[in-house]
Amino acid sequence: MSSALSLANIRSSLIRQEDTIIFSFIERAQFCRNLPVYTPDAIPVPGFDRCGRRYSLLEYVLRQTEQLHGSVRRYTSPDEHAFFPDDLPPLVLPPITYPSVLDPCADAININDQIRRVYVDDILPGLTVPGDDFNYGSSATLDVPCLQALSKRIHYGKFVAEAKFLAKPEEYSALIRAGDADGIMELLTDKEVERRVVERVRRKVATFGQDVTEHGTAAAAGANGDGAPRLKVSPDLVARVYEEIVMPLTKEVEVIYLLRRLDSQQGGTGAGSSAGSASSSGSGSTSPSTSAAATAR
Ligand SMILES: O=C(O)C(=O)C[C@]1(C(=O)O)C=C[C@@H](O)C=C1
Repeated sequence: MSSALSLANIRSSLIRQEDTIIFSFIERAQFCRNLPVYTPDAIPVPGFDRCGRRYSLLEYVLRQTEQLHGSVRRYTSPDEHAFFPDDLPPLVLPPITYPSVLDPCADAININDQIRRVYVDDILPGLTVPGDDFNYGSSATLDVPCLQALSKRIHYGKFVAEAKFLAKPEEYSALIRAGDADGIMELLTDKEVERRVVERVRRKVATFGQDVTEHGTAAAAGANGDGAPRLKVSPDLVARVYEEIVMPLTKEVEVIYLLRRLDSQQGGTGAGSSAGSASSSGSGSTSPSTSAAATAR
């Protein structure tokens, strides 16, 4: 078995990705909510009224970013998923062939539309101060790394799922053949690991979010300025984002993948050919290029 599929290696990549997510949240939190950035047509953007559909500034910046990153192979890596997978540019670098570690069903799983929706509707309102400071370009460009980091973390569920399948092939295969999504969800869930993730994330935000000065850390101002450090983002908020959004969506990717895991064997004995809200990612079913799992390969 490839070390890219060791659950310990995959979990250490998930732990490192927490830092990326938290720092990208801290950066975005400098600016107000800036609702026009997310409202189609509120800010006119070039070339974005194709097919009668109107686009927001965020969609414009995201798509333009993917045009550049896609040209240097970002989305040929199996741990990266484009938000506009049908619109990717030609490569300017020769393609890389990664050793195959995922089942081919992985290629068609991409829940980025859902990730973008929950980011805008459920994460941003807690992360940012309400209102408008007119820093629209800064907000949108800082949303991009937040979305990319969330997308990578959540789609890592494919690697987790493959590792779990290989550890218990008979148990998973029986549930897959029965089309038992709830049973698969129960088998892959580890409540103790989830509790540790939430607590670690809370501590990381409380540490990384401090204002460090040459004398120590800046204390919170105001009536209850009781010496507690001033924080750039609320640890409880990010802990809740992990508990209620990041881990449930990671598990959703795991279930979608597992339901399809047997489709390629003997003409499709699995039950998942039409499961989930997936569309083509074009990412390839190979091992990740930039993760701890990949470096340990
Ligand atoms: O580490 C695992 O076993 C995973 O499946 C990943 C993860 C997570 O998203 O962090 C998801 C489900 C488990 O219940 C625990 C953690």
